[in-house]
Amino acid sequence: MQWLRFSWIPGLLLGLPLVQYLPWLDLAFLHNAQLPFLLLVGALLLSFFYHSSRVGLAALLLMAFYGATRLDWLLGWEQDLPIYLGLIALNLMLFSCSRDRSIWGYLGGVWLMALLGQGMGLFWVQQNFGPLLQQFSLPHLPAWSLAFESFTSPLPLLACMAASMGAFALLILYPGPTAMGLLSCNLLMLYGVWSGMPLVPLMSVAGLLLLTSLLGSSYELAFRDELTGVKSRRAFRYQMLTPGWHYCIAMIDIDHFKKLNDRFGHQLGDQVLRMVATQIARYAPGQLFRYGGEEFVLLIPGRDREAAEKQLEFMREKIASYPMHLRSGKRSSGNKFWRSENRTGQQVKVTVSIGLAQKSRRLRRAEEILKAADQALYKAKRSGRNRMSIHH
Ligand SMILES: Nc1nc2c(ncn2[C@@H]2O[C@H](COP(=O)(O)OP(=O)(O)OP(=O)(O)O)[C@@H](O)[C@H]2O)c(=O)[nH]1
Repeated sequence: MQWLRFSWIPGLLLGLPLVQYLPWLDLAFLHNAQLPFLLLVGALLLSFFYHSSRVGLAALLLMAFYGATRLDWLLGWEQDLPIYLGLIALNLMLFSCSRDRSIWGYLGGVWLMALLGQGMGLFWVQQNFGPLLQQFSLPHLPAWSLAFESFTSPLPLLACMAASMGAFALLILYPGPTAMGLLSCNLLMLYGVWSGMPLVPLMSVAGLLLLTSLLGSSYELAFRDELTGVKSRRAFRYQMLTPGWHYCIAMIDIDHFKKLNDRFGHQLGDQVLRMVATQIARYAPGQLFRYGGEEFVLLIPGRDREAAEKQLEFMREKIASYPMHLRSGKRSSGNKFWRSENRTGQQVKVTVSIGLAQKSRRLRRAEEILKAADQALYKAKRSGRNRMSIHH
């Protein structure tokens, strides 16, 4: 369910129809014909800095199409708009399939050629046969296709729906702000085909969505730990400026992690870090941050230290009993090295030590409480590990 974290991006899309009912907000600016260019060029330029080929290609495609309509290169594009939007949606979905990289790489070149080929193909069809919708009109279709008469007009709608479903599946497989941004654009195309939304606001909103997905990427880069997906130390630093009135801080450290790394390799070490982060997020209270290395920190709101203690104990036991098994004794690359379900291989025992401190009259400042939690953690380590120690 990691993808839910990025639901604020399509939230923007859903929010727009509501915003238009606010009497003091005039959305007429979305109809300014220059706005899509500004937003899409902005998204394209930023995508270079972020090495986000997916956003770059999407911005380029939308800009090329919008530019072609402004220059009247596409005859009768108003009638053909649903077909173009269906095609754009399918391309956006295909962009989601690839990983982000520089647009100037080999794959970026292939995509650019494919887009150019599509554009030239469409131009050629238009010049030789007229607007696309005419190709679907009955006199041009063979007699047998009359049976499918009713299917010709919903074709763009079906293309957009298929593209949206594909983009959703890809978002679940590879969750991230870019995948969510592309899915939102697909949904926007679907809405455009379904409602007949004019092109200018449609392209403006698409540009906004692409820019928002890049903003989401920059938030992830700044405040998330890439390996475990939990909030980073920087996020913790900012959170500590306004920690709340009553809270506890728990420091959690994996025991003998160096030995684990040395014995089984860093790849297994990374998998252990991910497993521990997942278990803490699932069973422990409060907000979780990766403090650094094999150390995590929890900011637990409220006065009830005993309840926090119970939950932390439960989490510690869950980690200690987590079934991590090696598949074979040999080192190998990739995730095949171990599986938690395969109980035939050697078991890797992972335990954590915890230090807990609460805000009190003597411990008022966030740094003091953090230091106290760290001292408690040190005590837990010294007294044998795989246990919790509380600062009194
Ligand atoms: N695989 C992996 N290892 C890391 C990462 N960050 C830090 N480490 C390793 O974590 C280890 C930390 O070792 P120590 O600080 O000695 O702690 P420890 O072995 O857990 O010992 P105790 O805390 O006393 O139980 C070092 O070997 C680091 O290389 C990471 O992101 N991935």
